[in-house]
Amino acid sequence: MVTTTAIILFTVLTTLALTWSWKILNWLWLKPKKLEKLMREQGLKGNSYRFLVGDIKDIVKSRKEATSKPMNLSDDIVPRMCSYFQQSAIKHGKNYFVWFGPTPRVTITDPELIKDVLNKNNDFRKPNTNPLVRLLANGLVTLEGEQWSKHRKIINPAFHFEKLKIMLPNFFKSCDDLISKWETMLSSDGSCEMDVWPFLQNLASDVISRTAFGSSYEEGMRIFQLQIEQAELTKTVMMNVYIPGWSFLPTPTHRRMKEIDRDVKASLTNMINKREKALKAGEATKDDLLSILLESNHKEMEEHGNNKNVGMSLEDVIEECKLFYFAGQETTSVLLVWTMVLLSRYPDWQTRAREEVLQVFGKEKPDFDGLSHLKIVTMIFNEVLRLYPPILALARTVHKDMKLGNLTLPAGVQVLLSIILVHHDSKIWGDDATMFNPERFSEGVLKATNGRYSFFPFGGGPRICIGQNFAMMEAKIAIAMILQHFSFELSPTYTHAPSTVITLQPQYGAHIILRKVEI
Ligand code: HEM
Repeated sequence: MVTTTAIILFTVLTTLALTWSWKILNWLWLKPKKLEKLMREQGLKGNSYRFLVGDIKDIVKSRKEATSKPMNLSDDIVPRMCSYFQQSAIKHGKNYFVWFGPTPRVTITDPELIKDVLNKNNDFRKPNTNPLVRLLANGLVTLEGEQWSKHRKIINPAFHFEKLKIMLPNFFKSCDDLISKWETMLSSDGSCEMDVWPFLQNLASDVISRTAFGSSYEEGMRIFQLQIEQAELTKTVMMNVYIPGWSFLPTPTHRRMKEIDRDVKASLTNMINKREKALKAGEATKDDLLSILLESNHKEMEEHGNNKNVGMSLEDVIEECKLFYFAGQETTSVLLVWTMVLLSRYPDWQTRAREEVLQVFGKEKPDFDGLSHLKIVTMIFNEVLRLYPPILALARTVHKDMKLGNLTLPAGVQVLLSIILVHHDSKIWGDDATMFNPERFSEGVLKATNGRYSFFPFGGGPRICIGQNFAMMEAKIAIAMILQHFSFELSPTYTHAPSTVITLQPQYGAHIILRKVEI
């Protein structure tokens, strides 16, 4: 009897060990080699697969070298931000792949193919991210299939124009606070030198806190600070090959990331509980994002018995709140900071923008209708988003063999849609592709791109950024109010060093001299 049990146990354990060994061998060697062969048959070129790490070590080294020192004051930032990809294109030609560990990524820079990938969101899906990366941003941005459609449908109304209009007073309040803070910092000659970057980060945090969650920056501060630390840790994790199960190892980084996540969730739960109480007492708005999410949660609770799966669970609501705290802050602040840097360097454009703002609003607060008359400001923002896209690239996984242009991509490869490479491509934008020239957008995006899909700072297709109009409205109000009150130029201490944490940020801040303008 004992012998039979031992034999069964031995057989089960051996089968398990063999199955796992096979899976690991397949994942780390057989599959990458098979994909490599299939890609080479397509005429795609790249380095030979190197066990486990692929090209990651070289990518990290090249990125470290490029960002170890500041660059000259130019907008030709591709050599700094994408040095490895630029070298790969020189070495292998236009159609190349790069190994992110055992997964090959094919870089796509043809606008028509990019459009195709983004429109076929069910075929080209978001890559399975490391669970540690999801601690920073999960929810809508990572969901797929029906879950994604359901969440997108529930959240969409929070960003409709009528809702944005209702949010306007909150945008003003946040921008007004910023202007007042800067005014108190002016010296007797009406000028002040400062790093505007942390102020713009705080502004974007304050705006999303007030508009989406009904609280102010001060209240949401703990969440933002934790999320900023989480973003730094996430960057380290993203630069390593992801090994399934690795996240369970109790390394100091992993432990801290999980601790931050628990803290953020506790703060959000507290905020949700407060809102629930206020809603019950009839004291809270029903128009902001948090209320829309909670209403959906109430529906889910009511319908749960009927198994309708109509709304979001409380877990879902918490994940979405976490995402919006991150997405609402990290991106718009980046757009604003590069706009201030570029307008400092190009005073003629600063003057033109100010003249337009004064012509549309005078000394008054910007109003909703006037925002759509800011033509010069819109041209400037488009040019800033072209040269300094807050998100440099988008990745998608190929789930089944897919045709893409002349290529047949085998299941298991990923495609990398490089926003920055397309935005800086001189074949698309002309010889002045790396120069700041908002004039190119004077007749709109369609004319500037000749109808091609070569300008996509907000992504595209069904998964286009849900906060696009929110971000543009916030940026327009902020820059209009800044221009009404101050003129600005770069400080001699400004150091030009674009770098990525998750988004494209100024590594050493943005030191600027502000001067009060009398209008
Ligand atoms: C200048 C500002 C912004 C830029 C450049 C930007 C850029 C992007 C891009 C490129 C994507 C597509 C990602 C992909 O396809 O993989 C995206 C998605 C998203 N963005 Fe933004 N974003 C900005 C502001 C915002 C704001 C203010 C919010 C929220 C308040 C927001 C929330 C989101 C969400 C939730 C998604 C995921 C949408 C989905 O998958 O259905 N973004 N954003």
